[in-house]
Amino acid sequence: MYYILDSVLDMTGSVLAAGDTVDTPRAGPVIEVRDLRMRYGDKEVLVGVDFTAAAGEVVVLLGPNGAGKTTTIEILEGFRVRSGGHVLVLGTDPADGDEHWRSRLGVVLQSWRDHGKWRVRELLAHLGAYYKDYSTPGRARPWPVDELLEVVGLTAAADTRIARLSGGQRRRLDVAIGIVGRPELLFLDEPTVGFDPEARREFHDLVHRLTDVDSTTILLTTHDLDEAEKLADRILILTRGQIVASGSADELSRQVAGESEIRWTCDGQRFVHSADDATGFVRELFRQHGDAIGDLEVRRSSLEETYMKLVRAAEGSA
Ligand SMILES: Nc1ncnc2c1ncn2[C@@H]1O[C@H](COP(=O)(O)OP(=O)(O)OP(=O)(O)O)[C@@H](O)[C@H]1O
Repeated sequence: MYYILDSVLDMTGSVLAAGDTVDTPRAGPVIEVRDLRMRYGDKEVLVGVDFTAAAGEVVVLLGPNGAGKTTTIEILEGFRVRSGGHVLVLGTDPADGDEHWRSRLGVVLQSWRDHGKWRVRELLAHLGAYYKDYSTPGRARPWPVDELLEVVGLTAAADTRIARLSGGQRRRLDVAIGIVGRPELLFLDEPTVGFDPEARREFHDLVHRLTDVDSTTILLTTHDLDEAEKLADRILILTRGQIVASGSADELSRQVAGESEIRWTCDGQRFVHSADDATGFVRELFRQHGDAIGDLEVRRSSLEETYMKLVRAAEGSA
């Protein structure tokens, strides 16, 4: 997902120019989507998407290229007008979202290329100032710059010009810009593309901190299944314009009629077997061989195997 950065600045400026300052505590879901439909010309991209996200939940949207993940996120952000269906984000229809509503959302864009001559601290302080009017007793806005720099791991780069940041630092800056207003709901569209493993791990820690410290609700898309498994409270699989599965990685693997792989040794020999009922199989194994069993391992389908099965089944090619 790419945005023209001028429009981001416009959005930031216009969004935060004025407004009332009371955040409504949320009793219901933070995101509520029912029968969401989207058509580009005569091409139907979303044909009835349904899901909700609760406060503080990390929901990961998975799906093949072109499944409609970015389209869904852009509709929820209020950047795209849907063709049909019911959508509420923080209790408001994004099509009617005002500046105060926008001030409660965070969007991480790909990627902040403007303002190359500005220094990191300077840009964050500048953008953060727009959120001041939206501070509430429960949520002081913006995030104090030094704390924010610390949270995203950019303290050492605080006085570096943006044009001189490495790819990983730039992405952290993107995240910092997305959360400077301490959003209640954060949208992350493929946030770790181009990250090295260390930057990716740091980013995952950051996501956990945001949910722990700030109870931020997060909707994230990724093609990285390890990332989905590490971060998600709930995974949604979108394919052919519909959510075809929803649950934790474990719950999804249970939904797929899959076999577990059991490995063991017995009297110095190695064995491997696949079974639907791993527990029953292992019970029987011990009943027959008792103490002679060693090095027992039971492996459930990986998220990748589960994902592939669910997508293929939905696409009718399983
Ligand atoms: N502005 C547009 N006009 C016409 N078609 C579009 C437009 N934006 C997206 N599409 C089409 O809608 C479908 C869904 O695109 P979208 O970007 O939402 O998918 P995605 O799941 O985010 O894909 P990816 O994983 O590749 O980022 C694709 O077939 C895409 O070509």
